[in-house]
Amino acid sequence: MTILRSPRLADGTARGIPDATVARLPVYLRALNALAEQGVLSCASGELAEQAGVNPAKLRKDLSYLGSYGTRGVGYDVEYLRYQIAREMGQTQDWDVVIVGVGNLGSALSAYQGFSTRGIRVAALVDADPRRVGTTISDIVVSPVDQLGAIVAERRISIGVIATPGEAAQEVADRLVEAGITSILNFAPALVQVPDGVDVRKVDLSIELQILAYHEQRKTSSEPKVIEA
Ligand SMILES: NC(=O)c1ccc[n+]([C@@H]2O[C@H](COP(=O)([O-])OP(=O)(O)OC[C@H]3O[C@@H](n4cnc5c(N)ncnc54)[C@H](O)[C@@H]3O)[C@@H](O)[C@H]2O)c1
Repeated sequence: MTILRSPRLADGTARGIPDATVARLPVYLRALNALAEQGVLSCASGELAEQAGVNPAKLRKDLSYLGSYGTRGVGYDVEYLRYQIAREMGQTQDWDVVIVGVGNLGSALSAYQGFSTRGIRVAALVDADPRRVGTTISDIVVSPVDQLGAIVAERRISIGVIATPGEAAQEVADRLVEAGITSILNFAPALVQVPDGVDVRKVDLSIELQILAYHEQRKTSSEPKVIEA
């Protein structure tokens, strides 16, 4: 599932980073960015862990996968650790992304400014609706689906976002793979099948909300009941 490259061992072989660690790396990076903005040059693992909202032992273990152990009594060099994490996450280069489906969600994603600071650039927009094709969203002209292959090849895009209705998701995934896309972020409420070598990450906001609703319900049911006299 992960798109990250693994660190190299001394013999040049790769070592995998657990998915849970991979998921926390952006959190550490955000915390380090905040420290850097405050002019902090080095930080103890406890300080960084607090900023990131994890326990220090977990943070030290996570960072050890990157070969970063900090210096006893000094802690981690903020700038170097930022570089190490960014490099591991492929953020030392910009990644062009194509969004397929530019309705409510696709349009909102294409307008989001926050991707650029993380090395992600929305480079192309594609839609099947002839009324949307040719319109401009966030300075990008929406292209028809049959141009997907040419766009991906020309822009050397490797990441695709599915923001179409669920019914179209598999067809779109197939088209993305055929076009040469090797990483897909799927917002549609449908599981898509892809060949080996293609990574898919699924974002389902409804499930996230349902999980929160479940916890809310448990909180409410564990509260002591007031018995009316
Ligand atoms: N809008 C949200 O807040 C939200 C939140 C979570 C998840 N989602 C999911 O994201 C997806 C998009 O939601 P939306 O609200 O933007 O829908 P939308 O109907 O506004 O937009 C969907 C777009 O996909 C295009 N499309 C349909 N079939 C296509 C195909 N085969 N190839 C290319 N383009 C195609 C349509 O023309 C349309 O422009 C849905 O699956 C939805 O469940 C949306």
